[in-house]
Amino acid sequence: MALLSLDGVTVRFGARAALDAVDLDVAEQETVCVLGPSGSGKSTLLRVVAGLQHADSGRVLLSGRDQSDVPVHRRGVGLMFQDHQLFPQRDAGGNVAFGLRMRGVGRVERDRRVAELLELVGLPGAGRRAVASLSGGEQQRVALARALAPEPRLLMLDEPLGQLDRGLRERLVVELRELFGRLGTTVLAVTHDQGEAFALADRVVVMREGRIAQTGTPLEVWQRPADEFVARFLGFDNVVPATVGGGVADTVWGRIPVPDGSREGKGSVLVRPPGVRIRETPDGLRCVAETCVFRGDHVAVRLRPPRGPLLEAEVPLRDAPETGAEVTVAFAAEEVVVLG
Ligand SMILES: Nc1ncnc2c1ncn2[C@@H]1O[C@H](COP(=O)(O)OP(=O)(O)OP(=O)(O)O)[C@@H](O)[C@H]1O
Repeated sequence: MALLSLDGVTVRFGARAALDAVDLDVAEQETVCVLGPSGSGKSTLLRVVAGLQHADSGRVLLSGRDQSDVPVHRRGVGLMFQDHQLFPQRDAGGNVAFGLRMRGVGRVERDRRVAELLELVGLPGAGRRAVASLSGGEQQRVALARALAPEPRLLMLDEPLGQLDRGLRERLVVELRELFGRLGTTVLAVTHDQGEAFALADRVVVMREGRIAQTGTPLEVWQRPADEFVARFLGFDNVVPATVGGGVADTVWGRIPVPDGSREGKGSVLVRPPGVRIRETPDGLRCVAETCVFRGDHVAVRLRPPRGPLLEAEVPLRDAPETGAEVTVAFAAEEVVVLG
């Protein structure tokens, strides 16, 4: 049985549905990341699960039990918000101890748990440190330890690393994943950062205007975005209208080979940048290399074709053209996705 189930949950603000008949299951020990643009309903989803927001229709179930009459503090869910809201007047240990104190855990046991949790989040011995003396990343860890302290059956994170700089975020996300795996925590996290979601999640849920646009493992969503919205949200810009049939897509960029078994008919296709190959072929698409940006292990090349939108190619360093050069492009079917 799923630990968390949303069954047709709708939340309206005036005429607008912030959540529109959302169905979602989160399994025991699974980490699910909800991803989507601003205003797509991510925070509302967390709030309705926590009991901070009333659902206009549908049900929220935890371990199969309808939560509609269960108040926030009895749901057994932990929440950690973006601005982590530590109590500034308490030291790090006092912050972590808060939930334990509320639950009447005795002092000795409390001190032991606080030390253990601070150790777990990589801040051993930091119990006496004033909140103001901690860096952003350290505060984030204290907030995490505080959320974990009451051993919630479901931990919910809202933009957990939102305010930290990129390097720190990338490090912490790996630590979090490792930590959740070790503890067997069930996690529902919300982020607008796809890199963070893909690094943290067993499964990602992409939201659009209160609905789930796609759900799948990070690899599934990355390899096969369900539609143009998801593809563009993931940062793929090589999307054009197409008519697909007989193993090719007819597009403004010419005929593009598609993988076997692709859906036929009118729609659109995505060509992932590594599938835009710069090579001399007689029937290739002639383009001008407008910009070339060095990206470490490859070069991102923006190409202007004779018609249609710009094309982005990802080419090995040795194949990078000169800016302004005329090149010929061929498409690799394995990097083409026919979108729904
Ligand atoms: N209390 C509220 N009153 C009225 N409208 C609200 C309220 N809370 C959220 N909304 C609206 O519901 C929609 C979804 O908001 P929500 O905060 O869930 O989006 P989000 O995906 O978390 O966005 P962000 O990434 O910007 O935090 C938005 O259109 C928002 O304006």
